[in-house]
Amino acid sequence: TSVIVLGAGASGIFAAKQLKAAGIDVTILEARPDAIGGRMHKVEFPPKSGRFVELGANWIEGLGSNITNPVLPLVQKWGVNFKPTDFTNTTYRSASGSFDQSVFQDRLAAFSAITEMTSELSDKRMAADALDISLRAGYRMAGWYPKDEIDYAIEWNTFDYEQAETPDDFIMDKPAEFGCGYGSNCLKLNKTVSEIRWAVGNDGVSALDLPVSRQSPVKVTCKDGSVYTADYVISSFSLGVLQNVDVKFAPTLPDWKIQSIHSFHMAAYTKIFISFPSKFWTDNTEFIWYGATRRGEFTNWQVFDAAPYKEYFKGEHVLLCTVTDQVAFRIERQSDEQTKAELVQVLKNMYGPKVPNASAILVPRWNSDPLFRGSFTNWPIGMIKEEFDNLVAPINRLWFTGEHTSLEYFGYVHGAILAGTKTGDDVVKCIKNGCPKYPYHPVIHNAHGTTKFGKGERQ
Ligand SMILES: Cc1cc2nc3c(=O)[nH]c(=O)nc-3n(C[C@H](O)[C@H](O)[C@H](O)COP(=O)(O)OP(=O)(O)OC[C@H]3O[C@@H](n4cnc5c(N)ncnc54)[C@H](O)[C@@H]3O)c2cc1C
Repeated sequence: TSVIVLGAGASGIFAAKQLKAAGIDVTILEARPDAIGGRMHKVEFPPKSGRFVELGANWIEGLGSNITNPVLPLVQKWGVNFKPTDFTNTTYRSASGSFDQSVFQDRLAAFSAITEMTSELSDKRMAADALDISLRAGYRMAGWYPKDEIDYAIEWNTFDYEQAETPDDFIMDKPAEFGCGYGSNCLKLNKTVSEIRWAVGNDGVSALDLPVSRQSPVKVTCKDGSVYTADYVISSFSLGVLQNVDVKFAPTLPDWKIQSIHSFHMAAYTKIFISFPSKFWTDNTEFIWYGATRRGEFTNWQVFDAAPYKEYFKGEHVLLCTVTDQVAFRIERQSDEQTKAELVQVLKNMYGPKVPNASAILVPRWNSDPLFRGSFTNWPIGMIKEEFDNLVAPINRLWFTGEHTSLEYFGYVHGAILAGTKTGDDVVKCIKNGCPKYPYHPVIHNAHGTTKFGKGERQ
């Protein structure tokens, strides 16, 4: 029995690892010509400096909690150098330059108390199995009414900076968080999949209703014309890729699957790296928070020649500015020169007119890249478990994995690793002992019976 795994990101690699360990013939098809790792991707910056920055994932989350993040043993095994981030080591600067840091610290403490209250409220609501509400509603119920740039900077840096969406669009009752040489010949790089024929009967007709045993193998076609067949296929493509038309599924996926794919959010999170010929900023904190006049426009700056990256970036003057959501989309659409000019202007607002011109800028475009179409998944407000079941459920010989298929840790590398491991294990069971049952729901019924309004019935 053979299995094709589509994509060599964290989830695809871990699914393949389980299959290979069980003695199953597995092939991974990956579009990139020279790299595995998907949304974990390093690039040299500044150019020709011998230093590397991570365009995608760079944090191992929740190391202080009592659950082990599966990334940690890997990092330890391979001796990867990593440093803790101190998110409180920050300076606040307003659009007109410096700011009284004690006022900033007081406001930050007030917001910490609000998030504490919101979290208690969320615990109570989850215990009562209450229908979720937006985090914005939760903040207001806890007494948070942001009134000026400093409040918005605190809110953005505490929330949007992690989740890439605003509290208005985000659920208050988020599922669990962590406390807060793959060998070779079965990995095929430079293989951009264009079509997946996943249900074909022996006579060539659609076999949606046939038992798996009476179907032909799955057929995967790549852009270079090569064709691969196997008994099973596991898609590890991102939710963003599934939401677009870069890959064709033949026959078309069933309506319940399509609906679930389009019902979840693919967030936009963009890390802009910018380097300067000299250091002009006077703050020595790890972060600088900017009191932007337009919410989220250049609110968070991470300083690479401050601790803990100081040694690695010695002699370089690099800042990392993160943007999310609509600002990230806007930045992707415009030229890097325009973005550079906008960032330099904000730095001049903070540090005066002597800010030099930037020597280099690096703007990743995760949202328009056809291999990703976004950064990571979030659950929209009002989402229900049945829709998630439909997102994950395999159909005949076609299986789905990826960070978006992790119920507890979607959006993260550890979510991708745990999801890939589970999918790999389940396909092994399917081949060796009979397929595990995955629930799915052809129609998700309205539980409250209130949405079918006729004319004049709204009152
Ligand atoms: C900017 C950014 C910051 C992040 N920060 C963090 C963080 O700090 N910590 C954390 O835990 N997580 C973070 N994440 C999320 C994390 O990177 C992802 O959740 C995780 O890497 C997803 O892994 P995956 O295997 O599900 O998908 P992917 O990594 O997307 O893997 C899918 C693979 O499929 C390939 N592919 C796509 N289309 C095709 C095709 N047509 N043919 C062949 N191959 C194809 C892709 O090239 C890719 O290799 C971040 C993500 C981004 C973008």
